[in-house]
Amino acid sequence: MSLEVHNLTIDIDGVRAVDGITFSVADGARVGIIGESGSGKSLTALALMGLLPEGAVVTGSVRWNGRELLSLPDRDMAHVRGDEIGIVFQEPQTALNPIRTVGRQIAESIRIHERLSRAELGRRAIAEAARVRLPNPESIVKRFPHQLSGGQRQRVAIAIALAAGPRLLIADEPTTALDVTIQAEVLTLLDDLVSHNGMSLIFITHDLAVLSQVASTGVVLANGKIVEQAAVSALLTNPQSAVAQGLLRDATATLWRPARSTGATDD
Ligand SMILES: Nc1ncnc2c1ncn2[C@@H]1O[C@H](COP(=O)(O)OP(=O)(O)OP(=O)(O)O)[C@@H](O)[C@H]1O
Repeated sequence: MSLEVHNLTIDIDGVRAVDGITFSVADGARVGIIGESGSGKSLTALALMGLLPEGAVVTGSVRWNGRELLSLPDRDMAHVRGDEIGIVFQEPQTALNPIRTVGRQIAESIRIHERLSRAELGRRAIAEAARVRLPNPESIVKRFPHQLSGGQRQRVAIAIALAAGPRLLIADEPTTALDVTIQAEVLTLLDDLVSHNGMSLIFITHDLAVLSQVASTGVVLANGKIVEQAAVSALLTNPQSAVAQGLLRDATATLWRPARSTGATDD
């Protein structure tokens, strides 16, 4: 199950936001897409999922197991999404429906891809909540998103993305909105789930320290172009591009800054 992106170009409102990028994700590989704000990371993720905004014009090729995704009809793409490729966004609040219980939202994600009875769906939703290490899964599935902490909401979003057993997970800045301690917990969870399920991972971030915890290779973007593509270990020790050197400086500064404790916990 491999993904091959070739010469991907995205114009939005007549402006070139992603400019001919080429990279691949082998079966079970963990690739990070890293770059500063506005470098084209999110648009790249959205293009892979067929979720680009109105007005975006995409060219090039995105092949998933040899199948071209860019020309796939919407109905077929909807099957690929979730069934084969899952996505987790930065802000779970926007991904979750505020007026449905989290259990129902997890169940809906399962139901799209599997035919199960109501009772079985309920049991599966609890099992999925437990899998993402939500506390008291039997009772938490009955709650609404606003009754959960930010970290718990992101765990629900991860459960929804993984419920159908995708082979590739695309995580777009999944921990950026979270407190530092909770960020570490969610990263560990993602790392464990990806390993356990033998999935491939595309992890999008502006933070090289975060990237080093989950990915083994990094694609460095600047102004919509790839400026460097290397093992994360090389980006940490011997970055070649000015952009990667800057990202390393930022990451080092973060590591040396005294931790700011907000006293927040994830439960
Ligand atoms: N819906 C949109 N309409 C118009 N321009 C957009 C839209 N989405 C993104 N862009 C532009 O495309 C470029 C790339 O945006 P993108 O969101 O991919 O960057 P990013 O690297 O993910 O940044 P960030 O880290 O801030 O999320 C930016 O210049 C942005 O302003």
